[in-house]
Amino acid sequence: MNALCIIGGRVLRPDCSVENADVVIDTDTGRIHDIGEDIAADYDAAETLDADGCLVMPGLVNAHTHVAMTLLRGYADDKPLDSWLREDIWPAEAELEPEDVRAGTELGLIEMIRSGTTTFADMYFEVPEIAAAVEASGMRARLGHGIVTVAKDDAEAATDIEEGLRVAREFDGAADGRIHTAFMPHSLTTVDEKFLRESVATARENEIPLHFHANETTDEVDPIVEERDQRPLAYADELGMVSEEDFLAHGVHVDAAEIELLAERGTGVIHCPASNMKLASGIAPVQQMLDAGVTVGIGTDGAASNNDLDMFDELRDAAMLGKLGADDASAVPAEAAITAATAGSADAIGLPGGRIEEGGVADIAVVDLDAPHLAPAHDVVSHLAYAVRGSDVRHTICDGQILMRDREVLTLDEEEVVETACERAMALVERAE
Ligand SMILES: CSC[C@H]1O[C@@H](n2cnc3c(O)ncnc32)[C@H](O)[C@@H]1O
Ligand SMILES: [Zn+2]
Repeated sequence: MNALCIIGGRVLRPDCSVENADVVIDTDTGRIHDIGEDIAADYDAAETLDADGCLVMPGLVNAHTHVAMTLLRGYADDKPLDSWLREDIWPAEAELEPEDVRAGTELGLIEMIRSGTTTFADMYFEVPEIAAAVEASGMRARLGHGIVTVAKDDAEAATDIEEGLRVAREFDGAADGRIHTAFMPHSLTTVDEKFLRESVATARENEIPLHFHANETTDEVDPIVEERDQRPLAYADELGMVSEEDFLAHGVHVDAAEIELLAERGTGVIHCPASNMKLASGIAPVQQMLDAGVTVGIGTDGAASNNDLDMFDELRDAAMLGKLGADDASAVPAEAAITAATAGSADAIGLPGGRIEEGGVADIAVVDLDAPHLAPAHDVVSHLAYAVRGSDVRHTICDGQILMRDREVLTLDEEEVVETACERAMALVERAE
């Protein structure tokens, strides 16, 4: 066995307990071989990582994003979802070239690796470019082509559906199994019923999940209720979009019956607190969903509505906003937020990870706790939820491969990626204006 040992750290277990232990990774399989105190000396490790003074935790899982939107970070702020999309974002995205998506994706992947994220789910355009960037980065992802059919004629909409299917087939299992796919109709209001039905049929035939935005704003929910006299998730359920393998983004405006339905079906809900705050979409009833047994994950959404891809920011926002929404300081406690950002997210998007356990995938973030803003360390679990920043991550490992060592990203050329992304972003917005 070729071993990579993470030595001398404190390991965060799935129940959020913490123990002093080394972690031994089998780099041939990309899995965790052994966890235990002072065991590294028993292995003739080809590589070691120093975790002295660090917490060894599961790599974070960003369960809903549009990574290439890093190019539009700070491009349009302070507007609600509908006008932000229609007046600013969609006109800019209409000018996107494949090379832009590649550049924006690489920038986002570097940002995620630098803040301890190993895995993500992405809905966007030009998926072959995204897949190539993910393959090079060493990360794990579930990717899909975002389908929008409103304001398109039937032939154009059919082309969009075909592209969704083409990329779903081509990239499922790519990058040595680190990439999987999903069928991704954008939302219940931006995809016509006929094409939602086609999306469901295609996803089921090809045995891939559906991922879509749902119940994000009242502007989106109210017309569905008025026109159909049913709640959005009752409509989605009628279409067959609320199944165990499926996962939806946002779930802000869900009523008790919709929460019950999600729990019953095992459909994942990806909470995006920063985006919901920035676009003033509302406060998702996260504690109610957790109490009902819904699988809740956490996502950043795109960098244009956040404005970063740091999952530590996001899990803190989830814990804080959960309390505000429930009017209860005990709602969404530290453990719940951390679990949602790791195991909850991984389970919701149907990818392995989110847990440090023997035999599990070696997707790991090593967090340096030796910093003034983390002193004193009364409770490291509290720190993870409320005080750690993405920049505290020292090493990031995915599938047994070191992606960042001592804060140096090893798989992508950071300087070149940042320069190219900035050049392409400026040219993109010039074309759009
Ligand atoms: C069709 S690809 C994905 C599509 O989604 C847009 N988008 C970004 N953020 C949000 C959000 O919060 N709700 C709905 N849609 C969003 C993105 O700009 C792409 O056009
Ligand atoms: Zn989104």
